[in-house]
Amino acid sequence: MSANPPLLEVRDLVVRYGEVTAVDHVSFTLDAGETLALNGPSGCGKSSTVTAVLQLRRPDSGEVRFEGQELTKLTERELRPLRPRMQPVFQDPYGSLSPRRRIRDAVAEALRVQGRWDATGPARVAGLLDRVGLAPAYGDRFPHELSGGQCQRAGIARALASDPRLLVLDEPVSALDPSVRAGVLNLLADLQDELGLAYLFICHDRAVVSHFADRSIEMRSGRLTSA
Ligand SMILES: Nc1ncnc2c1ncn2[C@@H]1O[C@H](COP(=O)(O)OP(=O)(O)OP(=O)(O)O)[C@@H](O)[C@H]1O
Repeated sequence: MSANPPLLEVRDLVVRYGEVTAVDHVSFTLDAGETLALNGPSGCGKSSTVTAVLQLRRPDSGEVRFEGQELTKLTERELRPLRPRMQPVFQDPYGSLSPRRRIRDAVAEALRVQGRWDATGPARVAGLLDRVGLAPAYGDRFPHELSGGQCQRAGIARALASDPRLLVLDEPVSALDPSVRAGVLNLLADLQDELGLAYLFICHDRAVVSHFADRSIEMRSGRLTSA
């Protein structure tokens, strides 16, 4: 256990869809700079858990404490400044970027949305693309003009533009060709070392989990089987 309070503390989280209890009193913590894998069979409640952690869908009950603030009690307006600090990266790299926006503009938009766009903006965008291994020319392309791996790198660059503390990675490499998975995972590992990011990482692949995660928890039918 670290001496510092956890970056993220989830306690007794419950998510229901009508009669279905998708997340049933789930509790876990995540420290700054740590990778926690969340795994379990299809339909066990992983996506519902992370969606509720991100407050994209408010949980029915329970607490989500992030950087010391209890998110479930906050209004949408109060959440707004915190949202950039916890960024999702989704499985489908193409689905998470607008098909009509060039990569450079997608990353720039993330800076703009947070009022962080100024004269240094173009250089920051170029720096972010470079940081994820995309040469400047890729900034001019649209998502469909990139490979899956390049597109996932662009999504990571956009997430980094928000200066996050936590990335919620929902199967970030499972849609990618096996030959490019290692490259994206290595990038994520390097970024974590460099920036102290925490990762909440949904993954089905046990080999990837054991290589990439510091700890893992397992869900079955909405409940944790280990913590
Ligand atoms: N919007 C929804 N409306 C109704 N039921 C839902 C909804 N989203 C998920 N569910 C149900 O909640 C349960 C948990 O689903 P969830 O998508 O969180 O699981 P998962 O572990 O992420 O699955 P997968 O690995 O297939 O993505 C399932 O029974 C699912 O059918």
